[in-house]
Amino acid sequence: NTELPDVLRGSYKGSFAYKTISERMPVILTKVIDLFHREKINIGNQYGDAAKEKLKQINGSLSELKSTMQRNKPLQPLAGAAADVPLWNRLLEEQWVDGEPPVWFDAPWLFVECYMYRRVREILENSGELRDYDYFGQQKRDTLEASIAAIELLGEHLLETVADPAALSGQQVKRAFSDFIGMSLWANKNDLSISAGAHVSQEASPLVQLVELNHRVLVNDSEQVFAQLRRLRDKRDVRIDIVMDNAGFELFSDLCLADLLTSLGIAQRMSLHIKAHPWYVSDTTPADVRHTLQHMQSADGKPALRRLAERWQGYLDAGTWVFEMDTFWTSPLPFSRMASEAPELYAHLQAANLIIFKGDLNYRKLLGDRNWPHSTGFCASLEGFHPAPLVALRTMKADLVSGLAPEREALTAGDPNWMVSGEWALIQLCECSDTARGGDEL
Ligand SMILES: O=P(O)(O)OC[C@@]1(O)O[C@H](CO)[C@@H](O)[C@@H]1O
Ligand SMILES: [Mn+2]
Repeated sequence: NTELPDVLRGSYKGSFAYKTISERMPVILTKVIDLFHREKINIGNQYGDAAKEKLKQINGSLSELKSTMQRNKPLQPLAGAAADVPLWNRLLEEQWVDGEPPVWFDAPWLFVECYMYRRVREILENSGELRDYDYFGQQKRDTLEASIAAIELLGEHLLETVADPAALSGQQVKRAFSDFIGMSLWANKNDLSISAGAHVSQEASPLVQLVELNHRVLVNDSEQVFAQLRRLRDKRDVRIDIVMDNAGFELFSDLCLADLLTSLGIAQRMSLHIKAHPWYVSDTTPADVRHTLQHMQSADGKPALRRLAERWQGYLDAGTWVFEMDTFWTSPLPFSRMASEAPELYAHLQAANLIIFKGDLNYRKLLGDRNWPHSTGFCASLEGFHPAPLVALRTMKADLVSGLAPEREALTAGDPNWMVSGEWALIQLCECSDTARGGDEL
């Protein structure tokens, strides 16, 4: 095959990979260590003395992990009985080059960053009493609470929008789709990994932000997506999947988008893919979904949120919406390897009419974390990952991109951090699908 661009690595000094591995990832580990010091008494009260005693060993292991990273030591195999350990260790073997083990600042950035989060999980899952402790839970809950005003604004706007779907003109439906896609997109700025765990929250009105940031969407295929979805309107079993990202305001925005699609009859089913364990600080786990719905139900004085929580719980009870957790999403694999490494998941995605990928890490995995020439076709950069038509909603937080024409990139002139600040965004559609869809393909 033609020479593929290399993957991003920490060995490229000026890269965001280098900055992430040398500065941000150690801070994220340090915050977990500090959390366990701070929470020692509470953990003892809640999980018992044995757990409290374990904290010394846990923090010892976390410090050891951080030290191997900062001294660029070889990556060690994972231990434990978790189902994905064999896969991780096989992939680790793959990283050996000329008999040399992979080290943090030379192995693929995607691999070492995912590996760090999986090692933290390994330390907890092998610790006994604290195996299900969410060491990012406090940070996720804080950002949810701090975003409650924006959440209420968006919730009320959603209820108004879908109050009487039959009364909406085609143009109004199209505008609503574009608005809720845009608000789900920009909610991705709320990300605790890019902030290295520093507090983030949605302060601005999502509706005002949508207008203010519109000119920062470098590629916007949302019209094409909408036009094609309309073609499916006679199908009564349309399934749209969202491969989700961060908890907090982004999770709420994604569920508002899911509600719009469901309430307007654009989709009859939604598969919502979330993470099986804590991941990249703010990524959504089942506990985050439960906590968000509970927060909405108990939001005294916010009837809109209580109403939405009831409706969404109804969708879950009826199976209209299904949250799914495949270990593939917390693997280091680029999506081009899903068909071979996780064929059941790939086949499952093939049954979707559209897959929406949220956020930067998913975008990096779509592109194999390769350093593509920016004007490379978006579909070409997926390297054959075509289970179904897909659209990526991504605020840019890593120095890679595809499908970006030079005249669009020119809009970022004067902003040296345009690739990693989260201030610029993409809505990119790839209509390819490797299954015949009987003429109703996107
Ligand atoms: O996937 P998300 O939540 O949008 O972003 C993930 C992220 O914060 O972590 C990585 C850098 O540490 C980058 O992919 C990106 O900056
Ligand atoms: Mn994330």
